[in-house]
Amino acid sequence: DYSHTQGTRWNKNVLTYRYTRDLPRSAVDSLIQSAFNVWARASGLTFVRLRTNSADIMVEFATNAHGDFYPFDGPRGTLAHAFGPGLGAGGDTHFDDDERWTAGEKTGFNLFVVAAHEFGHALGLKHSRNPASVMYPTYKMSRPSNLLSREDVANINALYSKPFLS
Ligand SMILES: CC(C)C[C@H](CC(=O)NO)C(=O)N[C@H]1Cc2cn(c3ccccc23)CCCCCCNC1=O
Ligand SMILES: [Ca+2]
Ligand SMILES: [Zn+2]
Ligand SMILES: [Zn+2]
Repeated sequence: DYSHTQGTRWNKNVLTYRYTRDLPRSAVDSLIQSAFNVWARASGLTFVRLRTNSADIMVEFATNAHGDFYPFDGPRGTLAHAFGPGLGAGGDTHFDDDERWTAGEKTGFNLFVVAAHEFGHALGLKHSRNPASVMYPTYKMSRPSNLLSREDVANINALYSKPFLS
């Protein structure tokens, strides 16, 4: 949660995202897309994936020191981080590639669940002390169906419910 370096919300309703390193795994694509869809449904925002040029939300898998002031820490520990809304690094979301990312629920960490947490930050949400919230600071596997708590929906609505009169 590095939103102290950015503003509080995006001033537009269509945000773009792209991977800085195209991963062969089509599963990664659909898990990332599903995580964006969770927030799109709750916020009214639209997410468009770019394959060239820079996007609002650059999605990157990296290990250890990777060009920002928040180096990753190898397997386990910190799983990912994201910057709050804004220009440049704003919105950028990094996943620790030393983790075992999975689409399932058994071994490793579920990329969909982690991405949903990180994209919450990318949209301007902070951590929640409520263990039922997707913004709770520690990982727990949860069903895609009830990923967002009522608090999460209320918080994202408070930021984006009315289309921005740009
Ligand atoms: C919410 C999540 C998707 C993103 C957060 C980071 C975050 O808030 N990003 O926006 C995260 O990685 N939390 C750690 C917090 C954490 C738990 N432990 C740690 C041991 C060392 C360092 C950190 C941790 C105890 C051992 C378990 C380690 C594996 C799971 N790690 C976590 O749950
Ligand atoms: Ca780690
Ligand atoms: Zn977080
Ligand atoms: Zn980073």
